[in-house]
Amino acid sequence: MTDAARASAPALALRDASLRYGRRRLWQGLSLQVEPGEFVAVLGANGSGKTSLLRAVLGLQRLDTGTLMVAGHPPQQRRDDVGYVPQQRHIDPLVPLRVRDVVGQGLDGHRWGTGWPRPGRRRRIEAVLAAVGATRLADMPIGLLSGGEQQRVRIAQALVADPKLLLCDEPLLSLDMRSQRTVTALVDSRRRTSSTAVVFVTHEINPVLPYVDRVLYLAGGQFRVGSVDQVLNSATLSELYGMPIDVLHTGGRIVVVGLPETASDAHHALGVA
Ligand SMILES: Nc1ncnc2c1ncn2[C@@H]1O[C@H](COP(=O)(O)OP(=O)(O)OP(=O)(O)O)[C@@H](O)[C@H]1O
Repeated sequence: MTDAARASAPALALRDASLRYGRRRLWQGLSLQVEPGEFVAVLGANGSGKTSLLRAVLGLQRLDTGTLMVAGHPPQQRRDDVGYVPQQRHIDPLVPLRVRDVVGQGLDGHRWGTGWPRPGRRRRIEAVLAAVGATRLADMPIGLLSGGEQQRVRIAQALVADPKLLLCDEPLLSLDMRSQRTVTALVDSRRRTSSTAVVFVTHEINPVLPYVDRVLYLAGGQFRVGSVDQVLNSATLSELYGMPIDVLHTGGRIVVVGLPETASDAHHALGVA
């Protein structure tokens, strides 16, 4: 691919991709192109392979078949092109890292600090902390922050290297509604101002409903991609799970009734080994 072609390449391109662990197939035939600035929500039962998809995009998990390119490159080559907000983990209050140090790790996680002279590094960290509204937290120990504040810091860490693609793995878990709104608005604002593409794994579509361009739904080794209305409807989900699922629209929210708890329930429903 030429440099010009790479410059106009999609933020993420998966073609005919499949992933399996041993005999267990998570998904197959997955083709998905995510354009700069696009917001794609990834939904599906526990164990359907959402986090594994993010791991593949990060270059940490090899595909079984198919191809995967990030901004025109194989994922292992240009890790700065991808920002990653991992699933929430409890941070011990005694962890001796300040917020600004945690954010700085987003600049040197892959290169151990090379290429970032001190003043430029400091400026970048200050700018991204301001962008996520966390300037006043900069010198606090990370472990003393609330869950919502820690999540802002994780987003700042993911954005500090100015990635072309932002991967978020259930960043709203255990946040109250106000923090959920803050986090989703932050992510949305970034993709609007910087054309950062967003792949956002979530169990709950409603908090991201105002922002989502397309949905990728994984279930029972299969998938559907399309607009919210094309994917989150009774006919599509019933077909995907092989059992009756009701999708109700009420008060501007979407309620899905009858979902199996886990991907293996969905496998049984579909008769998949
Ligand atoms: N390295 C691995 N080796 C074998 N099996 C794995 C590995 N990583 C994940 N799995 C299994 O693959 C399945 C999919 O895991 P994954 O974490 O991608 O699902 P998920 O959709 O993100 O689930 P959740 O919604 O619970 O976070 C799970 O059953 C998990 O146990």
